[in-house]
Formats: sequence, structure tokens, C-alpha cells
Amino acid sequence: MIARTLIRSQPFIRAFATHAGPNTALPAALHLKTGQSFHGRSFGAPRSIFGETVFSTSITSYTESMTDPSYRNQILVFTTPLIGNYGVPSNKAPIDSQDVGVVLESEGIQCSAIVVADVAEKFSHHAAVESLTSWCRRFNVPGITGVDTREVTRLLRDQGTTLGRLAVGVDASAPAPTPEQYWDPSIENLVDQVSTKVPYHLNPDGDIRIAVLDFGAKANILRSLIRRNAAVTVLPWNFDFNSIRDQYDGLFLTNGPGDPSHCMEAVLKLRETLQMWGKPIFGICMGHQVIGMAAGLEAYRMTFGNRGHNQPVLALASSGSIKAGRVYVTSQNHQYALKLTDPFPTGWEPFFINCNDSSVEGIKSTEDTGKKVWGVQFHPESAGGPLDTMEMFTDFLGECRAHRLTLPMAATTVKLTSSHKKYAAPRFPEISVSA
Ligand SMILES: NC(=O)CC[C@H](N)C(=O)O
Repeated sequence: MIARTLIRSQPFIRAFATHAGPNTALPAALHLKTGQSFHGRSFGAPRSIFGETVFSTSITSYTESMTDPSYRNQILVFTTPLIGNYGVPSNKAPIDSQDVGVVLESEGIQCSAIVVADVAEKFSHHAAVESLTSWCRRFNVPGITGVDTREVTRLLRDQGTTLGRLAVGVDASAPAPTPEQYWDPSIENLVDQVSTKVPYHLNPDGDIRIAVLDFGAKANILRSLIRRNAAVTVLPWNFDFNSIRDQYDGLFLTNGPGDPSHCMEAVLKLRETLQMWGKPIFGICMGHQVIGMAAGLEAYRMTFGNRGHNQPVLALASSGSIKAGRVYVTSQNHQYALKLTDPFPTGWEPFFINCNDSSVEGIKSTEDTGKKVWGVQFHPESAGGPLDTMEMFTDFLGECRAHRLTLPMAATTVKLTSSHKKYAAPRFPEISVSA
């Protein structure tokens, strides 16, 4: 206890803190459904799991990636060899109306396991309160270290995202699972598992009303809206926004895990919104895919997706802070993408294209429609990663303000409640939804 208090209060001591836990020496294996096995040592929770094995090329921000709900049920392989060297911060944000209650992207670890070449047992950072190992253990998430992640990544790049199992406490003589034993998370509606179950409000005193459809929102998306003084109502992913749309100045669709085809209910509702409502709409990642599908585009599963904070995208059109012909470096985490068709659906145009693989990185409504609707596959909110496209939030809210409602703020029928806030400690009044 005394040692822990000292470690928390003394950056000097913390810099040399080690957290070699009791299960560190357990053997562990990463098995892929395609037949390859990699052996190393366990850290974090001493339990075995199945999941979808994906790789991220991010150099920093393992804490933000691991708490991103879009990584739900994925075994995350970091291509950066040393992970954990700056520890893990406290996840409690100051309680004020301009924040969402967490520092990271959600309350806890969302990926099902992590694979690293070399887990750092020593960590050093002024905000760190614990090691990666102890954080994983607290959230019951297993990790494997001592694996040749370059070899795993090359395999995943060639054969595509592959079902896997992280088996803890087994040595090289233990048999790998049979192909039928692998569990495929993409058959489940993961969005339904991570979306808020009931509506809640953030920053109710903001000057503009934005409804957010929550497909598994990263906290920094909500933060980016409320720090620009939006009053935000976060709604379940399949909430009937059309029944309350007249009370809002803009609609935002968030990121979220899994296959977008599980979200057809939201796609069909959004199709009606697009036809009947003229206010600005902005979607990120899953939200962008839902907008594209509502517009008539198809989504497909990529070979290995794009995950990392170093993805270059080329702007094909100018809009707000975005200038056609410029390359922006972006943060990404996705397995699916919209199909590029020629022609594009009437009233829509490609907005961005990926410089590496030419996948669709953004779509927008054409000028002649008079509408302001955008979707981007990348994450302008970053967390972590580059801030090149962050001002798209300012652009969106600027358009919303230009068409602002004149209703008094109290006129919304989505009322506040205190239960079921996804991120925040209880600090808002009770919610009940009257249609
Ligand atoms: N970050 C996201 O929203 C990801 C969207 C979707 N789950 C995909 O993998 O493509």
C-alpha cells in the first residue's frame, strides 16, 4: 500500500515502476484460423479468448486505440515493437459541462486482447498511474508479448484479417483450435452491444442542438462537439430520429464496431431523413458507411482494412476547411469501406480518396442539392493521431449555426435523465423520451 502511494505520488519513482505481474511468465500462444501459431509470454489477464486478428500501424496512443469501441472483439496486433512504455493515465476527466467524463475513448478496454513484440514493464509519463499490464488485468484483457509482430502483420496483410485465439497457459506442445472452433464476431450486431441504450444529454446549455446517433462513439467525437459549444443529445443507434428531427439543428453519426450491414435499420431511417430534412448531417467511419448506404452505395469488407494514425487521404472537393487537391494525414480504424461506383448516386460525390489503396475516404452531397451532408471514413477527431482534419467539426457546426432553429432551447422533447450515461459520472438530470 505504502509502495503504491509512493509510486502514484512520485514521478521519479514512477519512472522506474515495474509491474511484472504474477502471470507474466505464463506461456501463451496466438493461433490463427489459417493454421499459423505464434508463441510468447502472457501479460494482463490470465484468460484465453477468440476474436478477429487485426493490425494497427499506430506508433503512439495504445491507450486511445484500446478504448475505441470500434475495436470490440478484436485481437489487436501493434506493429510498433515497444508498447506500454508510457503506462496508462487515470481515465477520470474533470466533471464539467465541457467534457464527457473520461480521458480515453470510453470507460474501459474494448479490444479483446493485444499482441506486442515487447511489452514495457517499466513505464514513465507524468500522467501515468499504472502499467499496461495492470490495466489489462483490471479489465480482464489478455496480452501476449515476445511475438514477432512483423511476421504476424505480413501474414494478415497478405491473407487478410483472420480469426484468431489468444491462448494463455499453453506451451508449444498444446494443440491449436480446429477451424470450426473459431468464433467470428462479425456475425454479431456489435453496434447494439456498445451503443447507449437510452438517450442522454451533454452540455445542455450549448447554443446549438445536435443529435448524435451512437454506433459506439469514441469520447473524443462527443468532446469535439461539446467543446465547440454544441448541446448534444446522444441517441441509441436505431432511435427514430425522424420523430424528433424538427427539434435539432444537425445530426451526427458516430463510429462503431463490426459489419455495417447489421445497421440496416439505421440506414432506412436515415434515408427518410435525407429525403425529408434539410439540416446538416455529418458521419464518421461507421456513420459515414451508414450515410453512404442510405445514399445508395454498397459497403464491402476490405482485405485487412486500415488501422493506424498515418493514413494519407486526398481531398477531391473543397468544403469549409478542406481544400481540393490537398493530402491530409488521418487516423483510421476500419475493416469495411464504401464501393466507388461510376456514376455515383445522384446528388452525391466522392469527397476523399485513400492515397495508398484508393478506397473511398469520404462522400458529400453535391452543391446543386443545397444540402450539407458529409461522411468520412477516417477520424477527424483523431485521439490519437494527426489533427489535420479536426476543423471539419467547426465546419459542420458552422453550417448548423447558419441554419439554427429559432425554437427556445427548452422545446426539445427528449428530456434529461441521470441513468445510463455512457461516459459521464451522474451529473445530468433524469431522461425520458416522449415521442
Ligand atoms: N471505426 C469505425 O467506425 C469502423 C466501422 C466499421 N466497423 C468498419 O470496420 O469498417
